[in-house]
Amino acid sequence: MAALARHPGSYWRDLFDSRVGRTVWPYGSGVWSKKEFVLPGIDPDHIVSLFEGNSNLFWAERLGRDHLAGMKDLWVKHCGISHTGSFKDLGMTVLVSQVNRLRRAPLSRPIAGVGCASTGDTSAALSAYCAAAGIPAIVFLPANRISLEQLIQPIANGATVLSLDTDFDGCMRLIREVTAELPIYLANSLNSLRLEGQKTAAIEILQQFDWEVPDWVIVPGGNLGNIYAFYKGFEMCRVLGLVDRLPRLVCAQAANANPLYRYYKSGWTQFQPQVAEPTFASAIQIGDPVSVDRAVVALKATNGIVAEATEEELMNAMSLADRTGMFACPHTGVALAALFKLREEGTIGANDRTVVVSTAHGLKFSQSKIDYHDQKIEDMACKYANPPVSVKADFGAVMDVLKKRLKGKL
Ligand SMILES: Cc1ncc(COP(=O)(O)O)c(C=O)c1O
Ligand SMILES: N[C@@H](CCOP(=O)(O)O)C(=O)O
Repeated sequence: MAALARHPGSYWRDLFDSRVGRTVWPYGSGVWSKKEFVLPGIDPDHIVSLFEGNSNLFWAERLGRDHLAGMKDLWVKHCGISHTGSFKDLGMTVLVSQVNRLRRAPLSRPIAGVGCASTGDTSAALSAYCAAAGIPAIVFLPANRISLEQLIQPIANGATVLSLDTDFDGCMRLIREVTAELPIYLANSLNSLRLEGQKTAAIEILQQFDWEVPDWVIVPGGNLGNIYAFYKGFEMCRVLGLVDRLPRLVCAQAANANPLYRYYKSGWTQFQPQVAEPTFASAIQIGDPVSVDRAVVALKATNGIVAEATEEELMNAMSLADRTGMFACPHTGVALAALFKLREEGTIGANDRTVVVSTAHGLKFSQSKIDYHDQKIEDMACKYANPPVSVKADFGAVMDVLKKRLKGKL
């Protein structure tokens, strides 16, 4: 930080702005365009990048105006529109680049492979980046608890995939034991290299607002590395003078996997790990998050809030967002449901500039959407379900359906 502080904030803003849209290696990546803030010493030849970052900051105009009592300044940061379909790419490019550097001469460290426990997104990112670099990847997955789309990603990328009869927290305990024994490098967000990459999403948001700070940023939380990464990105920009304040952070959890929410509600007095229940937001079905202490630092420093969402709330929020042009994942649904609550109780105002972080691509979780639109979910009204209409291939039958649907609009 002392070395970076030799330049004023305006220097960094101008440098980062000058790299937007460039193809000069490695600056075309949203992560590596901030190389000096991420991993300054690495040789560009060692970088393993799949041109991650630079994700869309979507103006959720209709969702805000029509469904959130006239919110005009609502934005969704689409971190899931990325190479492997989640924000994990932002951190994995940094971690795998560093491993690549360590394995190559002159350092030539004997790293046999890189391993992680995963609810499906970390494993996909790790496998893709390792495959691109020719490094063995080992992934520990909780059997039958991740989506089919997520499962096929490491399989296709040639990783060693262990499907274990435990939950994510069990996989996490095992990978920590295994990496303590074998020369396998741990790729979960315990490893701060991951967070160095993930923090660039925060810097990117500031840049996309022409270096103006939003009032609120809402992040879905599971293992809790990402909420800290966002804080770190914003705080770094504040300390180095790129901006003058921090946004307030909201960490949103599924009610079925809410250890941080409970901790927050206890006034930060008692953290109790739990056995997380199944949730449609399956990538955050985590009961014993490894970065809980970092999350508390982030929330305390930003006057932050922790919110929770039931299964029905998160699925409705996701589906309503889809109705306004998105294709959100259930985790984004958790963050959106938190927004609905905070807006309803007046904590977030109509004019507050608010960013909801979308963490994965909706296509990775299509089964949850199919179940919702089929109205097949027990005890859920699925109020925004839009099932297809089966119609006879006959002009009259088709016209009848359309006239009914477009009643009053024809
Ligand atoms: C899609 C998705 N959203 C949110 C999260 C939560 O991120 P974190 O574990 O850093 O809290 C994860 C992973 O846990 C995820 O895969
Ligand atoms: N959702 C994550 C859970 C592990 O989180 P990590 O950030 O510590 O790797 C996943 O996709 O595996």
